[in-house]
Amino acid sequence: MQTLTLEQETNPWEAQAARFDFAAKKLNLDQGIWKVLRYPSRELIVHIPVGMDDGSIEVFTGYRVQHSVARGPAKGGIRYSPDVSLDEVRALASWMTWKCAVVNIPFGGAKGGVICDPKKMSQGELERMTRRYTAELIEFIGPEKDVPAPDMGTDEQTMAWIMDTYSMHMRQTVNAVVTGKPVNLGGSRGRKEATGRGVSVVCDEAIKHLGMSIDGCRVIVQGFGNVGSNSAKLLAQKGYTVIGIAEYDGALYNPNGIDIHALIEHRKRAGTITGFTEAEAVDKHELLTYNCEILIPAATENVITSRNADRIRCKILCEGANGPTTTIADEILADKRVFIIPDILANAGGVTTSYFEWVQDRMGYFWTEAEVNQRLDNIMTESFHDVVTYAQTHNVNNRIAAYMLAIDRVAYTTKQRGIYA
Ligand SMILES: NC(=O)C1=CN([C@@H]2O[C@H](COP(=O)(O)OP(=O)(O)OC[C@H]3O[C@@H](n4cnc5c(N)ncnc54)[C@H](O)[C@@H]3O)[C@@H](O)[C@H]2O)C=CC1
Ligand SMILES: O=C(O)CCC(=O)C(=O)O
Repeated sequence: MQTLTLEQETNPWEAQAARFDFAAKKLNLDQGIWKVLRYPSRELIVHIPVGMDDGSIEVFTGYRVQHSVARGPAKGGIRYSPDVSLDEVRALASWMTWKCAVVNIPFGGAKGGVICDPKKMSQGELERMTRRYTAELIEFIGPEKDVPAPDMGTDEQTMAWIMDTYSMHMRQTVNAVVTGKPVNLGGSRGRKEATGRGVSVVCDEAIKHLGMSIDGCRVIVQGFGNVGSNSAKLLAQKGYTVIGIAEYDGALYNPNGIDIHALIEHRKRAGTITGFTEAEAVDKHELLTYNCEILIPAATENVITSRNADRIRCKILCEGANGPTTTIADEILADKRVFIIPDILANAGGVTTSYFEWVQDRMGYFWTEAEVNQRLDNIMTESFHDVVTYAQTHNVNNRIAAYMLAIDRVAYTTKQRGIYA
């Protein structure tokens, strides 16, 4: 077992790098390519002045990191959060490279972030900040360069502002510059639910693989935002029993199953999951340790660490969030024989449908929701089996298998393109 302080254990960049190094060593990766792929290729820091509603001026710090463009334009979301840091954005950008390679779509990896608290800002302040951040990124992004999308704290409205600002600078409408847009602005049908849909597909495949059944399969979800609420909704529709939901301000438990549709309606009205009377209010940290078949962390990084991993009691850990499990927790969960569906596979449904959105925007021809979903289901199912088969063939766990598969694909393309300018 590694000995790390909690701060070291929970640094997302270190966590990403440790898994990368382990997988690269297993692959016997060429030392030069190792160095090329270990670090992001470009990092931009911007300071964004914004006129606030009260007449004051605030300056926000923003990042955009492009880890790799070897397999295609850089791709990845933008996060608005008070705690976002450069190391976190670096890790998230690298994970995007590996994720796009796991599902074999022609993108590299990027991520952006702005240090702000979107819950405390007005729509006007958010719009002005987003437009100024976009203006600062103008040379960095574009349909053939780097294509942002939503992540924590951002949504389709944020993408609409980015698309509009970029288009103003280009003097023409360029809808393929971002994905996750509203459908009437060139968004793809199915994108909003896509990450949750992908989560539900890999859960289906995992329970088949492990000889389990949907009947009586209890699910706990942490985070009731885009990924968490759509995962819960789609799994409940498929017949899973969602017994617990944890949010930042409280958690709910009902052993007979929570009515997810009713909870979504309650949250729309109340702005929080708390106060929902059809489930018991429980401790948000403890809920993760309740007995269940599937645990889905779908909020943020580092929620399963050396502090709680030995108390986790699920059979399947399906990582809707990026980086929810630390490397030490991985070792503890391996001893407990928890079947992990790693983030770079489990939550790849979002970027896969983003790829479909980018393709549709560039064609100017839009598919039906059924077509989008069928293509997504096929890619997620195939990718699940690619990873599990790789793990069995190379005698590694699913996470390392996913990294190895991805690194191998990116390394191959990097070598093929050559590295000389
Ligand atoms: N939106 C997308 O398409 C994708 C998102 N992801 C990842 O999924 C995770 C969630 O992203 P979204 O759902 O888009 O964000 P979101 O902002 O829509 O929702 C996040 C939810 O988690 C809650 N939350 C935050 N910290 C929490 C904590 N410590 N405990 C419990 N709840 C907490 C928030 O209140 C919010 O409701 C992130 O790790 C993101 O990077 C991954 C792939 C695609
Ligand atoms: O849809 C996308 O392009 C990226 C989604 C994302 O940020 C992620 O998968 O973490």
